[in-house]
Amino acid sequence: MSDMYGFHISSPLIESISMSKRLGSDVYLKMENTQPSGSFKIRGIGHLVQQLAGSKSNGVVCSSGGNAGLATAYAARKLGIPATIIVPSSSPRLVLDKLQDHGASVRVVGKVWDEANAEAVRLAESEKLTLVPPFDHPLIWEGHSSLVHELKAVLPHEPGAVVLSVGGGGLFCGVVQGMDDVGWGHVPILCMETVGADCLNAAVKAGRLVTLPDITSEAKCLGAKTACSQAFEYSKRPNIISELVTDRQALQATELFLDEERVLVELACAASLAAVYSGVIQRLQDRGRLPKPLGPLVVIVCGGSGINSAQLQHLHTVCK
Ligand SMILES: COC[C@H](NCc1c(COP(=O)(O)O)cnc(C)c1O)C(=O)O
Repeated sequence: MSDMYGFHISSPLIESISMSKRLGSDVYLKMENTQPSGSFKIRGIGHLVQQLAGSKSNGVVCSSGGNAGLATAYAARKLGIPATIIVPSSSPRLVLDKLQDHGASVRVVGKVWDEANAEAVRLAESEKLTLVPPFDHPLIWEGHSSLVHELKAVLPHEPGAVVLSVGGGGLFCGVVQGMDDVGWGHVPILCMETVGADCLNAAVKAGRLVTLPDITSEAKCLGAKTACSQAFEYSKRPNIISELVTDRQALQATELFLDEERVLVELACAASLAAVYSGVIQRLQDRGRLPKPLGPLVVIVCGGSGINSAQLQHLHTVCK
C-alpha cells in the first residue's frame, strides 16, 4: 500500500505506560519500526525515489549505514528498477543479507558512511544511476514530514516535546518541517545522538558545521561525520535541544525497551529511548529547559534492521 508520498504506512502511535510512569507524564511512541523497510527511512526515501527515479529509471544507488539502503532497495523493488547499495564495513552482516533479500546489489566500501557515499556519487555519475542520499535532500525531508501529519491527526493535544535520533539530520529536518506545517513549530524537539556519533551536537557546540575525525560509537547508523547544513540551521531555533547519551546508556535503553515494550531496536533508535530511561528529560526539566509537568511526550521509535539477538550479545562486549 502506498500513499501520495511513497511506500510507507501510517505507523501506530501507542502509549507507553511504563515510560509514562518513569516520567510522570504521558509518553507516546511513534512506532516507525513497523514500517515495511524496518525504519522511518521509507517515508522520505520512498518519496524521493518516486519523484526522481520512477519505474522508467535505469536504477538507483544509495550510500547507507543500512536503513536508508533498505528503504531504497524496498522502493526500487516495488518500482521494478535495479538498486545498488554501498555500505561501509561497519554495517552488520545481517543488514547486507536483508539488502540482498530485497534484490539489491551490495558493495562494501570504506570504514564509515562518508567513504561509502563517495563511491555512490562516483557510481551514479559513471553508470547514470539516480543517486539516493540517505538524509540530505528536500524531498527526503518532505517525505519524513508525513510522520508529523499523522501525529496531528491522532494526538488529542499538541505534544509537550518530540524526541528523535540524529545521524545526518534528515529525520530532524523532516520533523521540523512537519511541525511547522501543522502549527507546532514552537514545540521543543530533543535531538539525541550517541557520544562518538555526535556530529550535530559538535556543530551546536562549535557554532558551525564540523566534521568528526571518526565515528567511534557502536550506533553506526548514526554515523555521519558531518550533519547536513539544513539540520544545523534548524538547530539554531530556540525550541531545539541537542543532547548525548553513551553507547552503554543506549544499550541499557534497548534492553529496557525489549523487556517493557517487547520490541527490539537498534542502538541508533535507543538513543531516543535513553532520553527517558537515562533521565535526560528529567535533567532538562530540573534545568528549566523543558516544562514540568510536560505535555504529552512523543518519542519517535525510528526502528532499524541492524539488530537481532546475536548482535545484542555482541553489543554487550563492545559498548562503553
Ligand atoms: C549513517 O547512516 C545514516 C542512515 N541511518 C540514519 C538513522 C537515523 C538518523 O537519521 P538521519 O538523521 O540520518 O536522517 C536514526 N535511526 C536509524 C535507525 C537510522 O538508520 C542510513 O541508514 O544510511
